[in-house]
This record gives sequence, C-alpha cells and structure tokens, in this order.
Amino acid sequence: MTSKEIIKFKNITKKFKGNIALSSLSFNINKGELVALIGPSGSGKTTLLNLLSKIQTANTGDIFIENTNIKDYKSNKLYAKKVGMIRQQFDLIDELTVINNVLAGRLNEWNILKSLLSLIIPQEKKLAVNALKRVGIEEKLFAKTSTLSGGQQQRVALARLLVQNPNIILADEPVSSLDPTRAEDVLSLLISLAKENNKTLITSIHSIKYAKKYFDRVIGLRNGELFFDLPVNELNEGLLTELYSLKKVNNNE
Ligand SMILES: Nc1ncnc2c1ncn2[C@@H]1O[C@H](COP(=O)(O)OP(=O)(O)OP(=O)(O)O)[C@@H](O)[C@H]1O
Repeated sequence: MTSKEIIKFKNITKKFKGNIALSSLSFNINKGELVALIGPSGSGKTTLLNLLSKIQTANTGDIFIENTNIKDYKSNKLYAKKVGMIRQQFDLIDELTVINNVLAGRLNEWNILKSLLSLIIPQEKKLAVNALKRVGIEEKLFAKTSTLSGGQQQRVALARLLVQNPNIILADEPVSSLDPTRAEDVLSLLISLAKENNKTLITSIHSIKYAKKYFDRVIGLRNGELFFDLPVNELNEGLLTELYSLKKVNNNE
C-alpha cells in the first residue's frame, strides 16, 4: 500500500448460499477520494459497503484499511474512528430526541454508564449542537426524531456521523428516499462535509447525474465484478448502457 492509499480490496469474494455477490474484487482507494459506486440492482454495491463497515465478512480475500487488515481491528471503538456508514434507512431511533440520536455517534467512545446516562441527560450537548448547526437544523435539538421529515432525518444521520468523525465515510444510497430537491441538498452537504474534513467518501448511488456532478471517481459494478473504474470525466454513454444492459448471466456456478 502506498502512503496515499487508505483502502485496499484484494481478491474479495462474497457468496450468499452459492449466489456470488462479489467476485474476486480488487481495487485501491486513496485518501480524500470521492467515489461513486454505480451498477444495476443486485450488482453488489451494498455488499461491498457492508464488508467495509464490517457488518458482513468476505468468504475469501482481504480488505486493508490504513495498512491494517480489517480482521485485525479487534476494537469497535477504534474501527468507528476509521469507518462510519450512513444507510438507506438512516438507522435512527424514532422514539428518541434528535440530540440522543446525534450523540449515538459517540457511543463507541463512552463507557456503559455514560451511554445509559446519556439517554436521560444528554452528555456533551455542545458537540451535538455544533454538528446540528453544521447540517442546518440546530432548532430540532430536542425534537422527537419521528416528527422530522425524511430530509431532516437524513441531516440528523449526517450530524451523528460528524460526531463519530471517522476517516472513511460510506453512504448506501443516502438520498434515494428524498424528493429531488432535498436529495440534492443532502448530497451536496455530504460532499462538502467530506471535502472540508478531508474524508474519503464512498457512496452507492443510482443517479448517474449526481455521480457525475459530485464525485471524482466512478466504480461500475456488474454481477459482483468490477466493470469499470474511472475518473468521472472518462465516463461515457456507451459504458453506461453496457453496465445497465440486461444480459443474462448465470451467477450460480
Ligand atoms: N443477506 C443476503 N442473503 C442472500 N443474498 C443476498 C443478501 N444480501 C445480498 N444478497 C445478494 O447479493 C447480490 C448483491 O446484492 P446487493 O444488495 O449488494 O446489490 P446492490 O447492488 O446493492 O443492489 P441495489 O441497488 O438493489 O441495492 C444480489 O444477488 C442479492 O440478492
């Protein structure tokens, strides 16, 4: 790994009951890159992100983060400083107030007592206030999360990520549930937060328009394989048509 590389996938294969989700995938990502992950439904985008965030483990191959095999990160606390993920359903707890959800970004760093106490008296309130200010909804600090709109909830998820402050941000279709205007607001906010803080960002995204507008590099996955990996300005219609074409492929070997 060179000093610029922050993520390395080496021959990663992931199968689900014989169905191959990712097939001998290898690529590297440099620190600070903004990478869009595109490809048809079922091409392996979520699986790739889940492996990186350690929600799932690969059948074969190795993933390195900052030169260390992810199998060797034994502490969740340390890993939470390396990798954070925003998922399609935001993973917020509806019944809690916004401040509690935002401060959940600190849970890995708190002991059990402080974590439990935080449900009654939010700890480190200033941290939450600053994060909510940055995403533009500080007035919602004590609102019940379920009363917020989808776009506001996504901002809460971003604020939680700011509090967690990982080096690598993963986002799985972060704006798919929002209307086009909110989607673009939230996406451009995510990109600015990543750029301002020199984070590495990998986002799966269905919108080619947004991939082209906001990202540096595009990885196209098809049937769990790397179909292309290009600087965004080298993406062309021919490649995109081929990526999304419905060629019948037998995945069950
Ligand atoms: N938990 C699971 N159990 C069984 N098969 C799975 C599981 N998760 C994913 N798969 C299969 O792995 C393949 C890749 O799925 P994945 O969710 O990674 O695709 P995706 O590109 O994220 O799709 P989408 O764009 O629809 O979210 C698919 O064939 C899917 O059916």
